[in-house]
Amino acid sequence: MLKAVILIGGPQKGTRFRPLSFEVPKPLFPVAGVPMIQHHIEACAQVPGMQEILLIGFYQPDEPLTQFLEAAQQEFNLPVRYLQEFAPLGTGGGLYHFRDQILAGGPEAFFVLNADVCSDFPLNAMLDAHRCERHPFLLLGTTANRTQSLNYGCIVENPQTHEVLHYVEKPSTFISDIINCGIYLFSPEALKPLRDVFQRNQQDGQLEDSPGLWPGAGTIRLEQDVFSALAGQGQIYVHLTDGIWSQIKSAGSALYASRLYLSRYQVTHPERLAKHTPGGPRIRGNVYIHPTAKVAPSAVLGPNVSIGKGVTVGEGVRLRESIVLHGATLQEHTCVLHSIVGWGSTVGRWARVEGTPNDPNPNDPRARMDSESLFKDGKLRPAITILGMSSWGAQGCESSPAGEGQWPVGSVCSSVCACDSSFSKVPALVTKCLLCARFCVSHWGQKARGAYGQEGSLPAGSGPQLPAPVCPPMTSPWYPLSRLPRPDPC
Ligand SMILES: Nc1nc2c(ncn2[C@@H]2O[C@H](COP(=O)(O)OP(=O)(O)O[C@H]3O[C@H](CO)[C@@H](O)[C@H](O)[C@@H]3O)[C@@H](O)[C@H]2O)c(=O)[nH]1
Repeated sequence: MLKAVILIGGPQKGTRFRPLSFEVPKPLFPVAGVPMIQHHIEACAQVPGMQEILLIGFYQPDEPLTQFLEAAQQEFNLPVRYLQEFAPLGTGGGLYHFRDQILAGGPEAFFVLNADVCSDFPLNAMLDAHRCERHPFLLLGTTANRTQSLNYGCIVENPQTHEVLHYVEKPSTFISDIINCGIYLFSPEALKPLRDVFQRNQQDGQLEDSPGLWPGAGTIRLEQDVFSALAGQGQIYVHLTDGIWSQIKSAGSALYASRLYLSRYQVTHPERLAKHTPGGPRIRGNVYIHPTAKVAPSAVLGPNVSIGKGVTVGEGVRLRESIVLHGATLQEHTCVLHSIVGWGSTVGRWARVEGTPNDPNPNDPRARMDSESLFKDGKLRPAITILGMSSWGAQGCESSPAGEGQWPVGSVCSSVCACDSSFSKVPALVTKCLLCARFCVSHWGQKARGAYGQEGSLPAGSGPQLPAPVCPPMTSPWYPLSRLPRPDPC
């Protein structure tokens, strides 16, 4: 009998995932049409002997999470339960705290999966490897290039036995190009070292004269406190994979993960991929369309597009490399590329929303997705465009275009903010900026630029003058003032 634990973290984690984590907990963000952790649950449910799946985190159990758990239990016919930590206990503290629940029923082993990874989850292969030797800890490893390896747990293995000889979490200099995927198989004995760390921490805390109450009581860092400490003692082994794997730390990496999962659907879930049908929209490559979405027949979608529940896609819309979330509306002839359109947003007719692809270097087989923060040294990095959830857009916008190829003042309504890289490309009425979490009203591009010469957009130079921007005072301390258009409207 087997179990699985998914570490879902909690609300104060996932800051790189803003603004998308404002509306749903990050583990429920839809990737390739289904919540991020549904991919984990599907993989676990396919392992023979899987008895129960436990989600451990420090989110308050809210409605979306409860609904998700109920739906997952029904779909997979397995108990899927949420165990809430009383405080963030780190990657190992929850495993120790809920050890009785994990070990109830006497599982021979249990998988532990980080929620924020995308993978083909080679769980059966890991199980086979585990059953040969029954070592306490088996880690899934893959390779990264030298620079990017520093962002992960790095593993030095014995190439003959695959024993982990040395483990360093996010080292400052190069250690190894084998990285920890955040996917593990532990035997029940793995909880003993966790107990040792827990007891040591308690003693240290008591020495600090604050018994049981100091911040960090119960916290265990699986990587540093256990893997680093036990490496080289014959207890930790690595199983290498060259299958798909990526972290999902930022919105850009969610788009990349969506692409990986969509391509995997060809094997695992062909029924989830949209097919080209007579009278239906044109489909290019891998596309997911929720059954409740309405897509006009003249729209062209793909590759790598995922359309959420209740989305409306108008005539002549072009969508590529994008995720359109629940309830959004793309009006006629909109062009959306390398972007995530937030819940309930409305993108006005003929608008062009284009982000900058920042995929791993295709010429480097070891390259991984960079998930660094959006700003560095006060400058915006190239990134996909995100239209945050729009409360105005959800109610519809007041666009009244005078005709194809015209941009009358007020014709474009979307939820692009000035702090988004697409500001200079899209003349837009800002409704709510979820990057700086505030409302901006009538924040227009200074001028519709002549950059609309491609698919479904205006001919170069045909944009009209738009009103000067008006914006409430900037309050966010980290708002990159250097990014504001000139003359500075704010
Ligand atoms: N339950 C719970 N989960 C947590 C907590 N803190 C983090 N997590 C969850 O644990 C996972 C790892 O989160 P991070 O602590 O942010 O680590 P990381 O930067 O993602 O690095 C980890 O994953 C990499 C692979 O993606 C590894 O390479 C690295 O070694 C490490 O394990 C995520 O799924 C996160 O939600 C906590 O206090 N409680």
